[in-house]
Amino acid sequence: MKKLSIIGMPMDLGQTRRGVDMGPSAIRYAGINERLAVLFDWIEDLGDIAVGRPEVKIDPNSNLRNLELVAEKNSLLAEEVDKIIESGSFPLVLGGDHSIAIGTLAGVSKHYKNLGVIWYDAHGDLNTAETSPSGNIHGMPLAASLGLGHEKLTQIGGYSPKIKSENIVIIGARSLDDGEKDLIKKMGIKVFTMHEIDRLGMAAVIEETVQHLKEKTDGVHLSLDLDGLDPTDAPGVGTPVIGGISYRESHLAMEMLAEAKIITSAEFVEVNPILDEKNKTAVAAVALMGSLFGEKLL
Ligand SMILES: NC(=[NH2+])NCCC[C@H](N)C(=O)O
Ligand SMILES: [Mn+2]
Ligand SMILES: [Mn+2]
Repeated sequence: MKKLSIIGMPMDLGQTRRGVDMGPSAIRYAGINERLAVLFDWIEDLGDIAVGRPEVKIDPNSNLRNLELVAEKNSLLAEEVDKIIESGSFPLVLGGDHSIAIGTLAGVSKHYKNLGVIWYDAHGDLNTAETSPSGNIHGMPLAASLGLGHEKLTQIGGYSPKIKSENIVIIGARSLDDGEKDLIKKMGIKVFTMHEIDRLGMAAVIEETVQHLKEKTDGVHLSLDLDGLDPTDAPGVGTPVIGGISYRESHLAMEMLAEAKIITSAEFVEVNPILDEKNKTAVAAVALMGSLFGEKLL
């Protein structure tokens, strides 16, 4: 039986633009349940993780904004995601800023010896406290999952690392900090920047991605940051970068991933309805989920 469990993570503590905590509500309002129910035998919405409205603070010993809270709330998410997989259901996490990937991956990767990760994003999210220009933890989840950075972030779930550098594919990168570039080179992480997407076309990019991950991984997590898309198609994000992936290219990517049948968990993050135009970004997220889970026109 094909089962789907939706869980919201109304987190905005990994960055400074309020409103991204309303992402899960915006995505639900865009009709996620109706759209996905027909694609599964069984579907449940577990509601939101209790993040609350805690007071914002910067850790005095590092330049990490809201370190304690981000760590604590991500542990809760990790437990929930773990339980969903345990129950034989597909976990779909709704963000929230991208720091929530730390919790999602902590819950998912317990179940896979060789988890693959597709990081669909304008950014690398490979910073640590030392390299981060902002102190925002939403710029660090991929590094933390590789075991790099503050131990409060790397040790969520009680183990580290969650993933291996050779099992990562970044798609859509067009804004990387110097430390991130160094790390990508040092660790040999596979990246399809906008240059490669323009040159090869999205179809070839996904074919290569699937090829790269298929043999050596036993599951693949899709972490889709809506800012991977161009801001004209997804304006409701906190850190937009022009020159991004189009709505059409993104649909093709999701459809090809559905055909390849490799995705075993997913999250859609950084939807900020306060910055959006008539919920366009959440609507795009739901449409892309449809394609990811096998929706077809005919
Ligand atoms: N998930 C995101 N939108 N990340 C944006 C990160 C931006 C920048 N590289 C930073 O570390 O602050
Ligand atoms: Mn991003
Ligand atoms: Mn991101």
